[in-house]
Amino acid sequence: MQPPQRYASLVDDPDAFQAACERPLPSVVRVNTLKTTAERARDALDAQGVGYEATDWHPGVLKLHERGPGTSWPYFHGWLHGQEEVSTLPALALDPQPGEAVWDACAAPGSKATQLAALMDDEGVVIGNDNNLGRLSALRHNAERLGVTNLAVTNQDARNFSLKPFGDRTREEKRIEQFDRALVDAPCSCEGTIRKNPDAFEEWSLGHVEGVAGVQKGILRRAVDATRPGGTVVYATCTFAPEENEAVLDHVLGGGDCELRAWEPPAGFGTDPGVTEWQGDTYDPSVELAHRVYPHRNDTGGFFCAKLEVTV
Ligand SMILES: C[S@@+](CC[C@H](N)C(=O)[O-])C[C@H]1O[C@@H](n2cnc3c(N)ncnc32)[C@H](O)[C@@H]1O
Repeated sequence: MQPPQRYASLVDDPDAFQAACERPLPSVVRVNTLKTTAERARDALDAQGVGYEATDWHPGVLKLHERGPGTSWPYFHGWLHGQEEVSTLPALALDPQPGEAVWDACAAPGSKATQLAALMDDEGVVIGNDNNLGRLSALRHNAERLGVTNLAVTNQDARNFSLKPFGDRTREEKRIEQFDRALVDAPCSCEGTIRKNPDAFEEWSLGHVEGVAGVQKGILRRAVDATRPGGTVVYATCTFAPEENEAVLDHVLGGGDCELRAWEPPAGFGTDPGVTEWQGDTYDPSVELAHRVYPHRNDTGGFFCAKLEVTV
């Protein structure tokens, strides 16, 4: 069975789920706190006559009345970044601190990497990696416009990511042997992007879901291995398929060196728990701590987000 019907048994209201999947996605911007405050950004939009409303769960995430912020000066000067509402969740879950070493395993075009840098007050280092060189130029461009200076860019397959470029033994203070935190915003079948990409379901195949799940498992495994004990790893996708979400967590939990941790999005943003059974497979019960976001719940795209702690 194809999406969205494939997921009817997982959602509370299949009709509302399907109807939301068919509606266009609102245009949303994140305020870049490296350059301004939410209040000043809102004043600038008011002065420009750009209509918006603040989301009721985050003062720095604004829904625009018209499509696209790209021609307004607050956008041009890096006060705002066009970023889907749900896509702001993983960085909040990761909660990076100024001064830390943070790996963004699949970083291009940089919405979350630049949000991580802002949460770190541009202190410490964000290593933004992607295996797609073309997409890395968009990451660099976004980082420059948004005033991010603590970003190092790498172009590796995250499954075999090497810390060698950061292992200079002559500069002890600069050496990174393990990360404090890692974000895996994984490549996926993108089912949750249906509201902005109407072809998402037409291009769907179970073979693709299963193929990309293998890549996701490899990247998440590397993120756990590359993060220090006590460090945090966040796993996110923009898809509904349990094969790419809970099954990937279940696979990595099998290594015995990480555990799911509870994390709640800000009040006002509704989610559903991870599922522990799907089409005859059962998953580790702790995957219920993950968050599923269905489009009808908050009028957003679809999403999945889970927080892990590395224990060994
Ligand atoms: C969901 S997108 C990332 C979006 C990005 N985090 C952001 O917020 O702008 C997934 C990314 O994974 C990259 N990717 C796919 N396979 C990869 C691999 N094996 N290693 C590293 N990156 C990979 C893709 O090129 C793509 O840019």
